[in-house]
Amino acid sequence: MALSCMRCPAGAAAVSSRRASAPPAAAVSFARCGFGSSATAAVGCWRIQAVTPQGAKAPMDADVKNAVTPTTPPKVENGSPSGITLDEFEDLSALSKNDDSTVSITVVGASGDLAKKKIFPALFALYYEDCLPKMTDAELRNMVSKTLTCRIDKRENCSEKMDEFLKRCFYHSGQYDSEEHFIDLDKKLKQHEGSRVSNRLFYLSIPPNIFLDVVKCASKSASSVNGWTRVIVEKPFGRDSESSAALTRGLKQYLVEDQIFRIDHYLGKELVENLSVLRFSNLVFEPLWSRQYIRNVQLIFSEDFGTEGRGGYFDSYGIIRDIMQNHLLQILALFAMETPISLEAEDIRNEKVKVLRSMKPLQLEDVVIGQYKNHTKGGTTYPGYTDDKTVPKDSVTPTFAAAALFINNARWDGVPFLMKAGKALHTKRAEIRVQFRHVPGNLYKGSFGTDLDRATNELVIRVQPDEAIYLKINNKIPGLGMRLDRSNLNLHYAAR
Ligand SMILES: NC(=O)C1=CN([C@@H]2O[C@H](COP(=O)(O)OP(=O)(O)OC[C@H]3O[C@@H](n4cnc5c(N)ncnc54)[C@H](OP(=O)(O)O)[C@@H]3O)[C@@H](O)[C@H]2O)C=CC1
Ligand SMILES: O=C1O[C@H](COP(=O)(O)O)[C@@H](O)[C@H](O)[C@H]1O
Repeated sequence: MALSCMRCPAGAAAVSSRRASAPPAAAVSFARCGFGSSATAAVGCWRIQAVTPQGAKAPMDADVKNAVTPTTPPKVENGSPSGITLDEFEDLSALSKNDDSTVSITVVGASGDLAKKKIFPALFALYYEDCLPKMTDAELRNMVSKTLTCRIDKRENCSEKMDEFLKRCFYHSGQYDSEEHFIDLDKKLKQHEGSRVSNRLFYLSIPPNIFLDVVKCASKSASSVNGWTRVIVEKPFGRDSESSAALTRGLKQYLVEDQIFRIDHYLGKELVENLSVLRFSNLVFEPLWSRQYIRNVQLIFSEDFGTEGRGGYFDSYGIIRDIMQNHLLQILALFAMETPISLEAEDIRNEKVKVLRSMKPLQLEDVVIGQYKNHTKGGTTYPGYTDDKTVPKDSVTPTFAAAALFINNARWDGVPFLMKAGKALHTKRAEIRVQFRHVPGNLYKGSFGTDLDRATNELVIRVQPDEAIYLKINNKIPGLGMRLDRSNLNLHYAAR
């Protein structure tokens, strides 16, 4: 078993203009022989959803023997094997039983924000649960160790596990567009794989404009010869419809759909997963879920930090492409869709597509955009967007956007879906706020007059931080007299 990392040479982390001509490779690759524990344990640690492979064979898979190819995306949920389909379960079982095969995970973009915040911690969670195999070698430890936390609550021996995990990491230097460097990676992986079946996963934790360079090199020079080769692609998938189609065409020069796993990590968030459960397994919500009772729906994303050196990626995309078009739109589609005929990925996807197709094209007058400036608070000065060294001084890329979207169908006609997303705002949070219509002829109107907040019931689904679902209701203050107050029916996850 092996775990390896590639990263670009010191000093390669520079501005985007330099990279455009000679993109450096920074990758981390993880190799292993079979899942060390049972498939059930294996599914107990990942939270990857909305990973959608479809289609037929293509070059990277052409000579695959003994390949294990799933028919549906490998959706793996935390602590619950029930979140995966039978096919997926069998796929994982096959892997876990096959001690003669290896899986190498190459994280391309190892020094990046996503790699540090999500991928290494997630891989460590996987490793902690014995879902990653044993292997040796380590050069990546210092950097990776800073990204790891014992986020699997109340478990023992976390630091020991962390040390073991780090020992299974190593770096490999190279350029993103150099087949030669991927040949070197291939050699390194082969050393770890030995004579076993090799399965290889490339996690593209890099800006989309360099996906194709990497996929080309990986496909030609580092794909598995006797197992499967798969690629995880992060959002955004291009800048617009045309570039998205071009990206897909480009990827398909080297991969078949079955090998491409597109990911939106918001679909793995606990409360986003819970949206459908809330709606479709409780009688009390679904009857209210329409224009008849809902006045507006707000989808809010805010971060209390700016780009912090991520300008290389962010400045080419902006907040609309970074957050709204994917994370918030996915939530909107799940929120607004009709009941799917089953919980199969395809059936849910079909309902989401109907919502998107019913949407009114966005009008310019329904959009506000902005960019954060520097400011001082409590004696500390915070930089503006263009103060970030990785951002061009004259950038007009939006870091904040708000938009009113409308779905022209029978359920939602006239209900504004208000999306708001921004970086470097006063708070870090992601929420869905459902504001209901006023009670017609409210007998208690005298108690709250024109106070809209009190006249409106609101259901809040707080995705993060501090997950909660609460419903704001008017309530009689206990005791003599008839005075009302505003209370929350609160499902606070931390208190469960
Ligand atoms: N950050 C996050 O929390 C999330 C990010 N994503 C997605 O992941 C992808 C990467 O995002 P993130 O990690 O934040 O981005 P970063 O800006 O941190 O970039 C990741 C790595 O890519 C390389 N890189 C960055 N800019 C360029 C460039 N212009 N040309 C060539 N290489 C470059 C760098 O590697 P090196 O210097 O080693 O070459 C960098 O470390 C994006 O598609 C993003 O949408 C998805 C979900 C969450
Ligand atoms: O996709 C992205 O998401 C992160 C926010 O993710 P979260 O899980 O921490 O809420 C965001 O910072 C980044 O810009 C974006 O690319």
